[in-house]
Amino acid sequence: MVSFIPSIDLTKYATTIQGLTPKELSYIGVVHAQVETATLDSAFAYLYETLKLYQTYFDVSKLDLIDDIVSLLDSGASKVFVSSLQLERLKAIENLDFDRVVLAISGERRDEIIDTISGTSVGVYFHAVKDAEIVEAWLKEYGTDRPDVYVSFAQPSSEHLLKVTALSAISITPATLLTVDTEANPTLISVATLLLANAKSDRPDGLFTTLVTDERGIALGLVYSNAKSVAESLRTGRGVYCSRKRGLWYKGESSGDIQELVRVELDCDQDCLCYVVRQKGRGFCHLATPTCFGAYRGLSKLQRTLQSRKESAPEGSYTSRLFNDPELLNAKIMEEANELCEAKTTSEVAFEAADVMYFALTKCVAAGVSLEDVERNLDLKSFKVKRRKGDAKGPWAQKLDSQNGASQEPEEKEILKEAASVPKGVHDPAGLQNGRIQMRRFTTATDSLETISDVLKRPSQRSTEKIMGIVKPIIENVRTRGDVAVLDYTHKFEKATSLTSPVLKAPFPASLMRLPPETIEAIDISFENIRRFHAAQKEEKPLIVETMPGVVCSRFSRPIEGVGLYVPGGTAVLPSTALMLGVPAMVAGCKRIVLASPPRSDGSITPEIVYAAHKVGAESIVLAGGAQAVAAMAYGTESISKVDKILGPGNQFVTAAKMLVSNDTSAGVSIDMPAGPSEVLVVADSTADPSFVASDLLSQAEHGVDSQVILIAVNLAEKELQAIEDELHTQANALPRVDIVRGAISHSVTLVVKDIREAMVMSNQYAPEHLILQVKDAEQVVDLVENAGSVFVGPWTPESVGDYSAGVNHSLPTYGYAKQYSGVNLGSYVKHITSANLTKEGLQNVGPAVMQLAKVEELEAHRRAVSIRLGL
Ligand SMILES: NC(=O)c1ccc[n+]([C@@H]2O[C@H](COP(=O)([O-])OP(=O)(O)OC[C@H]3O[C@@H](n4cnc5c(N)ncnc54)[C@H](O)[C@@H]3O)[C@@H](O)[C@H]2O)c1
Ligand SMILES: N[C@H](CO)Cc1c[nH]c[nH+]1
Ligand SMILES: [Zn+2]
Repeated sequence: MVSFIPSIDLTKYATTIQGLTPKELSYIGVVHAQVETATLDSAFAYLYETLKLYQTYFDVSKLDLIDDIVSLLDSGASKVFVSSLQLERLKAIENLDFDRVVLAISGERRDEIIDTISGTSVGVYFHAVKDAEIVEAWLKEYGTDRPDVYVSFAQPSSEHLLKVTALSAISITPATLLTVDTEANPTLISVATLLLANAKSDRPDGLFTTLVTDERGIALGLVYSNAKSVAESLRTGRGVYCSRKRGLWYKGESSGDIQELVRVELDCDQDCLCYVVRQKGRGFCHLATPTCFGAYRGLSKLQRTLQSRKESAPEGSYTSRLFNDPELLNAKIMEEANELCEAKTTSEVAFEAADVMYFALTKCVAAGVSLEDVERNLDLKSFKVKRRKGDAKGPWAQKLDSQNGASQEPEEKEILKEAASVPKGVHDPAGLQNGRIQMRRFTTATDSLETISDVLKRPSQRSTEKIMGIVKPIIENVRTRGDVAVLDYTHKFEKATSLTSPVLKAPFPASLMRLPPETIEAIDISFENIRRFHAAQKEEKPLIVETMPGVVCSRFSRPIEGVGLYVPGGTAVLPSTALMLGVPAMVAGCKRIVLASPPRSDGSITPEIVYAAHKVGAESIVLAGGAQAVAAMAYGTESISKVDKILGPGNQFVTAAKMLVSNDTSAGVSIDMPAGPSEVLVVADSTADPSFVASDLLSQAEHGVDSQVILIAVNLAEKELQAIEDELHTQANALPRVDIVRGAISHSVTLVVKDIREAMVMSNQYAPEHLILQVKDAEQVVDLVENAGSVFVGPWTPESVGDYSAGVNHSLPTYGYAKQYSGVNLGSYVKHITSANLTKEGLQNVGPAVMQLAKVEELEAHRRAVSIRLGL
């Protein structure tokens, strides 16, 4: 427990001309420093050099980038002192331990404190305070049960420092004003006095019970101290205590078993000291054992033995062989690690783990690394904010193949778990049957209709209520707080913490769409095919019908003025979706095209999407995803322009947000359709090539764990079914997204039917997003299609041509909505207006019917609008 922290100037600490030297600072174990952009490099260097010595508290309130603050924390800074704006930004960062954050606030603005930090473990730092009374008043007002309170004074004095220490606040004082040798520096403040300012002995003789430990925290013995011995210890950098019989006691003075001082600490209630020391000679105890409780045990003992063997190992001893033969040592580490992996019982695990540790420590000692170094590394790793996924790598990753879903992200795992609970048949939830990636098989001839309709259900989605509960506040926040809220969510969900504007406006700089020529060519080809197919959907002239002589009705279309196009970017970046949504908007003549897509963690948008946006003439790209992007386009913000219709697929958060904003009449926005997790249904007969069929199923299975793929096998024999299953297993295992595929396959099925008619009844009932016909006379089978988003006909039409380049649209209804919705097409971007145009003769012809119906409805003004004209 510290009561004061020396503060250093990062650019000068090593050359301090007065005050504490770096070594003396290390006895206190904590250092504070102000970091500015200009001293950022020094801060990292300082951390690197001093990690072994002290905890470092950095005042970063003047830094511009949140990323720099996170990097400092990641590099081992113990705490950061931040501004309230920075604190708000840091709240978006996952895994951040707020015990490591302190809000820096000037004394006058203390009223803001409670609001900003309530409900958090964030500490408070009053800087440049004039006198201790301000702190006292604040503590009285808000109570003393807050986490740490830090104070620095505009003009620090011994009196001020002792006063805040008495208030249990921690003072931050320039190291140049402190000394461990008051005799030599009478004008400076004594470290020993500050250290013991709040200490109170619980002994009648006034001495402090003092625990002495090594750097690993192993107790060496118990002694006593007083103010003088502490001051002497700090001055000499040695273990100096107060013997109850002999007074001041310089440990090892006569025996030579001296101690180097590492750190002095007080316990939680400040009545006991702890000295961390490096013991020299035979040991701490007068009996010449390392500790007063006997010899070292366990890892410490092993380390001592190995260190002494390294210095003088008996010729021919095994340890000496290990030190001299690094390859043997490496082989032993691997052998023992393998045995540990295979150990099952508790005693086997303990036995094998001990072997691993023995060889690992031998390697450390050989390399001059101590257990203390290893433990410091462990502590440092626990500081990491940006955690690695922790997946196995290289050959170890392949070993994980049999442990399905092991590398799945938590969210995918959750979906997988839910998905696993849906279908009833006997199957492995991870998409495996007998260790193979394989869909479950059902047959209409033997399985009941109930079973079949059950297994054809889409994977369960998280409850709409739960999703709505998450999405509603996001929409409300964006509606009321605009850009700030959009940015907050982008920092949170996309981790794009450096992003400062939520929108990228056209013209887009060429530097943001630099692409290899082959990608440009592919985009250009796809663009042109999509453009052609959608341009052909244009209604060239208005529809005109003369319903009665002189009564002419017509219908014409006009583009929707502003459209917002959502391009998903969660599990995969989909520039093709930017084309599928943007090209028809351009062809329809929409005046304002706004694209939205989640940015990458560095705040940028994938250049393919920027290029697509440029090609379709988009006015801007909203750098946000999920519900926040939808809300921003529906209501508009300071920098994002409001649109009239939102189109595009997305996950459940996106779909829920689209539904919510379209139901809000004040938003005045419509949407295209519910387009969720991708799906495909393949109808295959014995003419189909098993490898083609498997590849089509997998192409949609790889979209996400919540995708579903269905094979309707038309009268296939066991051998033919197996050929497809073999292909699916082999091809799936070769895919980079095999983990996702496993998830999707776990709720995917093969349904064996007797003929093509039955196949199409099943397919129409399922209403797939994509329907692939790999059957004889496929073109004629199209006549039997009643419900589907898009159909792919014959062996040479993989679904992926529709996803990218054929010209058809890939933004299609899923979840069975193909029964009532069309996929995105030119009509999605226009509205139809009708008009009526009558001559006098026409009114004479139709007028009587109008007047009679108005009379029936008792709407006299309606009737008169006709009678006045006709003079009746
Ligand atoms: N039907 C179609 O035409 C079609 C076309 C392309 C893609 N898709 C589907 O679109 C979907 C795209 O989903 P995606 O996740 O990859 O990308 P996405 O862009 O739809 O979703 C990512 C966003 O979800 C939000 N989000 C994530 N977790 C959240 C949480 N816990 N709380 C609140 N918001 C959260 C974040 O804002 C993030 O930006 C896939 O299912 C894919 O199959 C469908
Ligand atoms: N198959 C998806 C629609 O369900 C679209 C897509 C984009 N990229 C690849 N595929
Ligand atoms: Zn696809």
